[in-house]
Amino acid sequence: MKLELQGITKVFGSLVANDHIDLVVEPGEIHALLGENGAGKSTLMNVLYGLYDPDDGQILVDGEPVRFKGPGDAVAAGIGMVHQHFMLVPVFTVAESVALGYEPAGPGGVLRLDEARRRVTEISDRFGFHVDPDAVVEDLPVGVQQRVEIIKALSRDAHVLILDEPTAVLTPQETDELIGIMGELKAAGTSIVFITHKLREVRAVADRITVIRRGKVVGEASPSSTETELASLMVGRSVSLTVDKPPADPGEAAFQVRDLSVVSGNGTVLVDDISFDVRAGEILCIAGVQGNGQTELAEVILGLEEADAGTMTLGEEDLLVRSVKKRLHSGLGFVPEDRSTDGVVPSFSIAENLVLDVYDTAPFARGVSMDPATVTANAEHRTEEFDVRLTSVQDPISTLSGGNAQKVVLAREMSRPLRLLVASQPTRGLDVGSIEFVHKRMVAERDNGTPVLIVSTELDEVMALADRVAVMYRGRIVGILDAVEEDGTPVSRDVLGLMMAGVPVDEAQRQASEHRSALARADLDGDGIPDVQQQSREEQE
Ligand SMILES: Nc1ncnc2c1ncn2[C@@H]1O[C@H](COP(=O)(O)OP(=O)(O)OP(=O)(O)O)[C@@H](O)[C@H]1O
Repeated sequence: MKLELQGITKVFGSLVANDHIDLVVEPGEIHALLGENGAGKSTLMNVLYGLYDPDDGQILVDGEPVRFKGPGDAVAAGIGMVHQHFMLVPVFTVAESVALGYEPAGPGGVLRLDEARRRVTEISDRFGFHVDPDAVVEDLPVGVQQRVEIIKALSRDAHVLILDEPTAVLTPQETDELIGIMGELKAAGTSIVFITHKLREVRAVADRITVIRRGKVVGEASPSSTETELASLMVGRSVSLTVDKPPADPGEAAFQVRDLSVVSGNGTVLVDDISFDVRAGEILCIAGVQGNGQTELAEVILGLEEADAGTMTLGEEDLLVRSVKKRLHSGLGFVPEDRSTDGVVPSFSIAENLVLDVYDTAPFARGVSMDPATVTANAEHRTEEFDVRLTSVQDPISTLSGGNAQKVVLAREMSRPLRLLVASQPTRGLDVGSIEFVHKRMVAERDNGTPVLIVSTELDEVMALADRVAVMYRGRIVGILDAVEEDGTPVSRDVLGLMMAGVPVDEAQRQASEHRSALARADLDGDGIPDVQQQSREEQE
């Protein structure tokens, strides 16, 4: 199926989110859509999926103009969309979730479960999804839930699949699997529109790349472009993809966690007797695959979750006895993993969201209410500094693009005097230019003497920011390593990867070094020269 968008324009008030966008998706191609935060990617996809009515322009399917009054029309035309926040019902089985799609067509609205189960098995087998039709959605890992969404779309005969930042919530392994699945779908003739901020993925899978900036198509890029070239095309300036940071000069152990445990209501140990320090003026990154206790650790630090054992002190202060509000007021900056549930109040304005923690303190409080002029002035200053793309700071934060909403949370939490900064997945959904800025700010916070704790599943982010790395696995800390060894070599990705799978430090180092030696000896092309040597000779030549 060939899909054409011609002159698509979508306006919100005075903001032109899509400005005469042309896009052609050929049958069986993976077409990546790149653009900075707020460029208009999601808006364009919402138009394509029938969620928004465009103000101008038209959509053509196989050369015929179509008009979508809602997602039902888009689905009927062969378009499927997998949203970043899945739309699945947690207590349903996979087959029930897929059957929901058939409901309007089913006789008397009855779910055609047998048919759905058969379709799930057929699609799953065909593309190697390994999805059990009778599994309950909430018991499945995120990556498998995403496959259920893909199966749902395919079961409704989608010929074009829209994937909006599909890898943002996936582990590295799940990302590799998804990339494999995308290749299978393409081979079967399905087209994919792929939105991501991760340039490595774009280069790995895209057949074509369209770049959007401020609502307009600014050009096509070749998948053979370097990440640096793609980055500068995206944000319109050159971007440094590595963090330039001087060595840390850490002080005393300002934040101390000892023997901390968290047990869930049903008795599962989520955080298992962990101890660590974060020193003043250092960045400690907690690395690990999602779901190994990092979320709960961060929540205990803020006070959203209760500790079942252990202590947590900031300076001389026992944090565990303080309320959430007291912790924030006493200088804890906290960037939550899920901004939509814990980071912002969607119906509040951008300006109000920027003072959520401090609205009742000077200079924002006036008697029992807020001083609107100060709140507005603060918002204007902060949004400019963090380059939040918006129309007015008085608009509800729900009108911002995902990345821009994240920047509001970061601006709020990093713009007051801090005694400890804790940030979970701080740059999830941010474009490369914004990541560069946020990383610099975090290093500046460190150099100001603040202890900084970053929880991240992104090894690139960990490698870029950490002074020390603690790896968590099944609620425990497997080991803590210096990010740069004494001889100046950075900590090995392979070692971290093995530790993330639960391998103890010494064993991980041994296995990684054995793997390196094996690689150094390998002569896969059989020309008698180890490939590594040959490659370095070629590079010298
Ligand atoms: N419902 C809405 N009401 C008002 N403005 C909106 C609405 N939806 C989007 N916008 C605005 O349209 C612009 C484009 O937003 P969009 O979500 O399409 O960006 P994006 O490219 O997907 O960004 P990101 O990478 O951050 O997800 C933004 O400036 C956003 O604030």
